[in-house]
Amino acid sequence: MSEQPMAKDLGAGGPAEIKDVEKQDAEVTPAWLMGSRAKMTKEGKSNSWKSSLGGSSGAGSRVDSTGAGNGAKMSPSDAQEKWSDKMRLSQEALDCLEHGDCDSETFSSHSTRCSDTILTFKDIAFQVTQNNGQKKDILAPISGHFESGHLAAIMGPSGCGKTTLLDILAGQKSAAYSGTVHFNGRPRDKLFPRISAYVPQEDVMPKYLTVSEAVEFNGMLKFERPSLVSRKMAQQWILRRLEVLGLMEVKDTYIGDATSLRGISGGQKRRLSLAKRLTSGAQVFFCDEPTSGLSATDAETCMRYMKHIAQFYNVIVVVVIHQPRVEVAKLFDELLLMTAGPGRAIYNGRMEDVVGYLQSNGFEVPMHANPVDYFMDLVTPEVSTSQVDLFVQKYREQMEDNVLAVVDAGLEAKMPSALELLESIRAQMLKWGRVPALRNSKYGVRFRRQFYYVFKRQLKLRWRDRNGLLADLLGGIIKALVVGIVYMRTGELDIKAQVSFFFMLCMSCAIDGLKNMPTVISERTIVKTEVAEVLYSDWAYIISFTFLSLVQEVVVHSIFVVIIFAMSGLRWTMFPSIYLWTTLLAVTMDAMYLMVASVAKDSTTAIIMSLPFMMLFLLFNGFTATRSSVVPWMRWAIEISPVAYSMQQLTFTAMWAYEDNDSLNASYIYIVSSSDYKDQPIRAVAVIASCFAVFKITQMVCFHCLNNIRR
Ligand SMILES: Nc1ncnc2c1ncn2[C@@H]1O[C@H](COP(=O)(O)OP(=O)(O)OP(=O)(O)O)[C@@H](O)[C@H]1O
Repeated sequence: MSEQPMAKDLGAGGPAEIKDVEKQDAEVTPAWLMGSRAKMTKEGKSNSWKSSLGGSSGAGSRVDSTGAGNGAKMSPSDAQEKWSDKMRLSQEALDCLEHGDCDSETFSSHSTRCSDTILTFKDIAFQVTQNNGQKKDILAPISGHFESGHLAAIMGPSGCGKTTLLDILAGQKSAAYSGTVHFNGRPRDKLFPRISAYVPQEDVMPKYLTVSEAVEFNGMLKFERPSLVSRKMAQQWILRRLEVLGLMEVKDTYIGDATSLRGISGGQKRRLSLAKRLTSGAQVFFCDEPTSGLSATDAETCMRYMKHIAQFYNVIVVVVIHQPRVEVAKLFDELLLMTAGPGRAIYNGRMEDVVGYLQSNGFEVPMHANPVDYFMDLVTPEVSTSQVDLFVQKYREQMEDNVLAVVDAGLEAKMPSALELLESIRAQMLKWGRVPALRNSKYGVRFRRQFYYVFKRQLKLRWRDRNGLLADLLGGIIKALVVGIVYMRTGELDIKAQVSFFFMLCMSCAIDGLKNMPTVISERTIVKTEVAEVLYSDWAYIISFTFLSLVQEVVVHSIFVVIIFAMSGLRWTMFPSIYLWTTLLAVTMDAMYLMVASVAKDSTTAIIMSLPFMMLFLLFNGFTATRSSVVPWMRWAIEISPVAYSMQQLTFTAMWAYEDNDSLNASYIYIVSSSDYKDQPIRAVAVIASCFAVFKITQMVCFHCLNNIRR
C-alpha cells in the first residue's frame, strides 16, 4: 500500500452517494485503469525512474509493497505488523532518494506512489476593471501543462500575474476569467479540491496547536480511517510525513505566533504548511511563494523538500517563486517564465534548457551568473536591459507551437478523473478494513465528523490559551469586586441607590461582550484559509464557536453576577430573576458584538461599527430615556432595546421583593409609573430572544458569505 495514497485513501468515506465500491474486490484493478497507463509526456520530460515506474507499477494504480492482504481477513495485530512494514519501507525509500544511492528500480519498488496525473491549461486570460472604468489585462492568454513527479516553477517580474495564474489553476480565484483548466484531460470538477492542495503565501495557523496536531487535523478531515487502522497507526503515518519534511524534532512544539507565544521558526512553519497538505493526500500542489521570508539556506531546504515530495509521491508541484538562487533554481524540472504588462509566457519548458535557449537566441549567460536572474533581467519591463518584445516574439516563433501541441494533447488525454482516482484509492484502502462508501462531495468527511474535529480543536485551543481564559475570568471577578465595593449594602439603602445599582448592572452586562470581538476577527483569517481549502464547512466552525463562546460568556457572567449580588446586600429572593434578566441581556448584546465582528475587517473597525448599535440600546434604556420622555417617533427604540426590557423587569422584581417595606414599595410603584413600565415578562423574553436570534443569524450568514468571497 502506498504512502501518499494512504492519505488519499483515507479520504474516501460517507454515505453511498455515488457508487458503493465496498463490494469490489480490493485486489482488483478498477476497469478504468486498464489501458489508461499511457501518461501524457512531452518529449524528454520523463526522467528515468519515472518511466521505469510507468511500466511496472502502472500509472493510475499504486504498488502495495507491503503486500497487505484483504483487510477483512486481517486481524488488528496483523494490520499493525503490516503497517509497521509499510512505514519501514517508506522510510527506506525516502533515505534512498535523499542519499541518491539507489537506482530507479530500487526506488520504485520501495516506494508506492500516486497515480500519474496531468494539469493542462489553455488560453487563461484575466481582466480587471480599473477605478476609471477602463479594463486592464492582467493575464494575456497563457497556456501550459504540468505533470506529476515534476517540480514546476512559475516565475516573472513583480505584478506580472503569477499568483493570479496560480489561483486560477488551483480553483481559488472567484473573479471571472477565460480559458480552460483540465485535470487528467477533463475539466476540473467539484472533487478536484479533494485531490489538490493550495499552500498560501501566508499560512495562518492556530498558535496553540502543536505541529503534529496541525497535521493530524488536516489528515482527519480529508479522509475516513479504515476500520483496521487504529489512531496509533494513523499517528505513525503522520509522523512519517513530519519526517519527510524534517519536522520530527518539533512535532510537539506549539506553532506559536510573532507576538505572544514563541513557537516554531518561519522555515518550519513553511514546511508545516506543506506537511499539512501532504497529509491531505493531495496529488496536485499549488504553492504561492513558499520561500518568502526565509533565509537563503531555509529557502533551499524548503525547496529540496518540495522536490522530494514531487518525486517521492509522484505528485504535481507548481510553485510561484521570486528569483531563487542558482542552487534552488536547479531543483526545478520545469519553468514557466512570464513577463508583465500584461502577463504573458516568454519561456515554457525544462529548467535545464534555459541556458541553451538564451544562447541560441544570442544571449550568453555570463560566467558565474545565475541564469534565472539573467533571464529575469531581460524580461522585466522596467529594467534598462529589458528585451521583453524580443522574447515575446521568440516565444511565439520557437516555443508556442510545441507548447500548444502538448496542451492540446493534454486536453484530450484519457486519464482517470478525480472520482476515479478516489475510487481506486478507496479500493486500495479496503485492504485495511471497512471504509465508508465514496461521497460525491467536495468534503472528505461527513458534516458530523467535520463538526466533531472543529469543535474538539476549538475546545483545545480555548483551554490551552490559559492567559486568555484567566484574563476573562479575572476580568469578571475584578470588575465585580470594584462595582461591588461601590454598591456595597445597596439592599439597606434607599430606592435611588437600588435603582442606580440595577441601571449600572444592565450597563455592565450590555458592554461586556465588546471584549470578544478581537477573538472572532483573528480566528476568521484561519477559518477562511481552511474553508477555502475545503477542509470543512464554515458552518462547523460557526456552530462550534457560537456554542463555546456562549458557554464561556455565561460562566464569566455568572461569576460576575454572584459576586456583585452578594456584595449588594439585596434580598436573595431577587437573585433568580436578576440572574435571568442580566444573563439574557449579556448573551444578546454579546451576539450583537459578534455580528459586527463577523463583518468588520479589523478590531478598530469593529469597535467603530458597534458604536451605533450600542448607543441605540444603551441610550434608549427605558430608564433615563423613558417611553413618555422620548420623541414619539423614537419610541420603537425602547420597544426593541434588550437593555430597556431588562431594566424594566429588574424594577418589577425589586418592587415585589420589597412588598413588605412600605416606603420602598411605594417608591418602586412611583418609578414604575413614571417610567411607564409594564410588567410583561413574556414580551420581554420574546423581544430579547428575537434580538438574539436576529444577531446570531446575521452573524452566521455574514460570516458564511464573507468567508466565501475569495479573490
Ligand atoms: N481580483 C482582482 N482585482 C483587481 N486586481 C487584481 C485582481 N487579481 C489580481 N489583480 C491585479 O493583478 C496584478 C497581478 O497580481 P499578482 O498578485 O498575480 O502578481 P504577482 O506576479 O504574483 O506579483 P508579486 O510577484 O509581486 O506577488 C496586480 O496588479 C493585482 O493587483
